[in-house]
Amino acid sequence: MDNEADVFYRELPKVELHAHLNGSVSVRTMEKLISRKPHLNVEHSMTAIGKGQRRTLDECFQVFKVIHQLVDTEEDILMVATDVIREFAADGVRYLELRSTPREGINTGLTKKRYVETVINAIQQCKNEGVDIDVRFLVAIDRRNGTEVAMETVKLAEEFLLSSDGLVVGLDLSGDPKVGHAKDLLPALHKAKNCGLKLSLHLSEVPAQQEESDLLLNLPPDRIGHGTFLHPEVGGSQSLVDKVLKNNIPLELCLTSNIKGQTVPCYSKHHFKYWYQLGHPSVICTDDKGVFCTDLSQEYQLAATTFGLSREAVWKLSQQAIDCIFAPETMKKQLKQKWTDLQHQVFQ
Ligand SMILES: CNc1ncnc2c1ncn2[C@@H]1O[C@H](COP(=O)(O)O)[C@@H](O)[C@H]1O
Ligand SMILES: [Zn+2]
Repeated sequence: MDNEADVFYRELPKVELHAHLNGSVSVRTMEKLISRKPHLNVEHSMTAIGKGQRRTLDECFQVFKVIHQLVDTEEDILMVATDVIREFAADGVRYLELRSTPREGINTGLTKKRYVETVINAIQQCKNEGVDIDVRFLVAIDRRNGTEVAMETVKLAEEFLLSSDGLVVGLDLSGDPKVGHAKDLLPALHKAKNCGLKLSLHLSEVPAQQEESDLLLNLPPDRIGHGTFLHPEVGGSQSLVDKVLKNNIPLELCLTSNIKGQTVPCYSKHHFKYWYQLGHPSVICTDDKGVFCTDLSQEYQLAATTFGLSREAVWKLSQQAIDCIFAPETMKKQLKQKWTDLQHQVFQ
């Protein structure tokens, strides 16, 4: 990791709502994966973007290709998922929504169904071990795979929505934003919504996607990933902003991811400022803590130092994230109680 956050931010109870499983693999886990597959000749520099480094978003997507080669068996997925969950818990995350794109393997016998089952097993294993975190899962659609795969993925997610004891709660739309068009995915997304899956959609992560964002906002989604170019100051439009406000759709904001992926020029220009000033629900998230060498404590600290937030304001930010989770009301209540119980300890 680039730096370590101060004690206050580490002890702050946190909610993480935007974390891609294979983007969240730590250096420690990466070492284990590399030693399992030495023939791939992967070096650490190929799987993470270190301090002060930047890459184009295209280069970031090359990184995921390398990681996917390293994580291609049931055993790998189980290890990666349990490690990632334990790491978030150790960083003070008390509720986590993980997302991942089910993949199948021609040589490994892995199926998409088994992929999802394995992530669910990892969640249950951590629960049984007493790891202090509640975890839910969002099944992800990679937009580059088109209409049919999207529909298949929704069917798979729906199956697990009904059979996973509440662990699968929703659907994510992600992948290289410059590839494919959301209009091809609308039937699948409508179906998902109708069967009760919550929707978190990557939207306006790159410039000049107003038309696509408008289509997606009409669904409307339950949360938005990034939304970097929605507002008029960066080439979006007031009507897009109004749709977000009218439907009160929370934004998942990932500062370091946007800086290192070069869609935002520097921390102080991050759109967190725009939405926070409007008082709109904005949740600080990591996106890919492994690839971008960060953790959620650090992201909270960066937001606080960049935008001059007091400790009380930071506390409120993490507490208000509870209202944006996809798990039902009972979980929100439990988490709110947990926050209240911890408040004294964190501020002492
Ligand atoms: C940097 N901004 C981003 N924008 C869009 N999609 C992203 C992303 N970061 C990650 N992903 C999506 O998550 C996958 C890796 O995790 P999983 O294999 O699904 O667990 C990537 O292949 C991409 O589809
Ligand atoms: Zn993302």
